[in-house]
Amino acid sequence: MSSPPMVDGAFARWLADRAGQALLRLRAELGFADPGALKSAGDKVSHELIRSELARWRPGDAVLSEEDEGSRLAWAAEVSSTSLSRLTADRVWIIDPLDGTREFSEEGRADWAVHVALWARNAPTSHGLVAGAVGLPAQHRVLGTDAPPAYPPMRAEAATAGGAGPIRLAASRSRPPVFLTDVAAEVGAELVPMGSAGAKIAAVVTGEVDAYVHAGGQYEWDSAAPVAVATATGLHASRIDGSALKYNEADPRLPDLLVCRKDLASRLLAALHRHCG
Ligand SMILES: Nc1ncnc2c1ncn2[C@@H]1O[C@H](COP(=O)(O)O)[C@@H](OP(=O)(O)O)[C@H]1O
Ligand SMILES: [Mg+2]
Repeated sequence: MSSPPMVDGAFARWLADRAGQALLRLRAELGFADPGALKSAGDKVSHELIRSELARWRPGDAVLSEEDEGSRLAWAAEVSSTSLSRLTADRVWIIDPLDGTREFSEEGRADWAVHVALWARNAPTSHGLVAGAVGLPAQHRVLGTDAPPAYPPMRAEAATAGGAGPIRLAASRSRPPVFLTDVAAEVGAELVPMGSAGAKIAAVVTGEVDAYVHAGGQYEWDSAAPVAVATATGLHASRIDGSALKYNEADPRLPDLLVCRKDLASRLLAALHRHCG
């Protein structure tokens, strides 16, 4: 096998693509009769593939993966300092081997993703992410910071009808924030239920929707790679109170976020402030 790309962004794309191909093969092999077994196998196959490629090709870097044992612990408080390697490392890969696990196990759905992001201590950005790729295997595409997609065009109906039409607001199909219908009503938005944080942020990146709002719980790996791509594209990404998203924190919980076109950010943040502030 030839070596993967040396440059981190292209390497992240390569890795997300390989894991995505393995997940597509697994779906074809196992079928959908036992969704629980398919979910567990998907998490495991992708995690092990990514872990072993990182160990082989980036052995000096630390890794934070959703599927690592103890990944959800607030490390500084709950475990001994021997487990803190990522907190002193200069480079940390933040991985969600299979985001939208539920949708992965449902036949016909394409809203699931593989997330590969790289956080660096000396990054010039507030979120610290210097490379990332979001594999969307069932959509036959990988979005990456190595070749960030162009800023999303205004939707066709806005250009032809002379008006913007309702804002299309993506939200979790299984756990949408409780306040979201109020926020949507205030800004005249239409809710678009979808699985996977990666698939929803990818939909903002490509202009299929205008924004994604989440609250109520999530972890760094759910958003790191897609946020790296969204910000490389020039989109707005922040917590729902407008503050910066931070990665490789001692506590990996990152419960809420807003990703949207820049022109919508202040309007959406104001509405979010009124309904959940
Ligand atoms: N309230 C919550 N608490 C913890 N994680 C949540 C959450 N709501 C959503 N998530 C996680 O965010 C990802 C996207 O969720 P959704 O598809 O509902 O939008 C999923 O990741 P995984 O599929 O990797 O577990 C899901 O587990
Ligand atoms: Mg996830």
